[in-house]
Amino acid sequence: MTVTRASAPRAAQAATQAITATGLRKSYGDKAVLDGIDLSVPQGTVFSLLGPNGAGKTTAVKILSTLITADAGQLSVGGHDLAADPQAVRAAIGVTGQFSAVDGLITGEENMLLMADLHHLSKREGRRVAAELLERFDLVEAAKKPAAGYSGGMKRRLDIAMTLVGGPRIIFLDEPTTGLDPRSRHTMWGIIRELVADGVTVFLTTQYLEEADELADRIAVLNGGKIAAEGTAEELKRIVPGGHVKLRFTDPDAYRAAASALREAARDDEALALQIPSDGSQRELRSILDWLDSAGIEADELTVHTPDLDDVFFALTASTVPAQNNQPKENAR
Ligand SMILES: Nc1ncnc2c1ncn2[C@@H]1O[C@H](COP(=O)(O)OP(=O)(O)OP(=O)(O)O)[C@@H](O)[C@H]1O
Repeated sequence: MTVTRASAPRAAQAATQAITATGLRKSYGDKAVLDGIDLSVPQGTVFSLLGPNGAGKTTAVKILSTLITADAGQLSVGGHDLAADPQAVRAAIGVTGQFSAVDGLITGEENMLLMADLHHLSKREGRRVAAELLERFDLVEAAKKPAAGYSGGMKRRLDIAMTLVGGPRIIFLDEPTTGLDPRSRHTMWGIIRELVADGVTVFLTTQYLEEADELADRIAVLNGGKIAAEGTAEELKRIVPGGHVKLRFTDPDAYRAAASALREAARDDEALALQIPSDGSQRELRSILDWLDSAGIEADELTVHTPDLDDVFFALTASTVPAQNNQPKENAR
């Protein structure tokens, strides 16, 4: 199921692609981890690859960042063909993997200077870039302490700062906030937004739907080796049915009157609640409220359920996700 962006502005459609993959395949033994996937990521945008554990997200990142080779596919990163010129791709990208590149035995500053050396920066330039990034990532105070003592959030910030030493225009972030507390996660989101504001392209894998919803311009859901759906968060939410308005009553007479008049509503006689299929739009809400007013019926509570990315994710990856997570979200308005 692919959602196309019918209403995308012409300029966005014509945007230069930072990453493209056509027919990307990778198998381990007889398991097709990536079974012919197509991706394209416009420059200066955030693309999020979502998928359950083992879906192949890290495999995709490893291939696109030249760490492992694909079995088949036309791949281009930063305008360079991956098979023909992996060196040029490596020079254009930064990668922060699930397992930190930070050396805990040396200080944060020393980690940064090591990266500067790897990028062949002069001592002076290396110190300048390290100082600037340590400042930007709020690590100045900790800079002279061994990184082993850093919190998870600090280590992750240092990791990204190290990735940025070479000034990459495309960065791959493989589950950058896994295991971080909510505050550190929000800090990381701010960092990613700043990168994108500077024109950097971010290829992000995550298991947090909220993260993709917050950050990504486009999202692809990887499942069973294929892209199960692709689009903006809003487009993806539209592909799952289930939007509805719920009316709750405390007065049984009001409930019965509403239930007999609203024939399309699903009844919950025990809870005195009615569920009316709705896209949650202002127009539909107004018509429900107008109808209640004109019938002289007062509901005690009105809630709107709009499908969220969780619903999309669970609908698309249903067989691989525990059922207890598959709870609809209700947004009171
Ligand atoms: N080197 C390897 N040899 C054999 N199988 C592998 C290898 N690397 C990955 N796999 C398998 O490929 C599949 C995809 O793994 P991958 O790490 O890409 O998934 P993922 O979506 O990143 O998962 P997670 O969210 O758990 O990190 C898994 O079934 C994994 O066991």
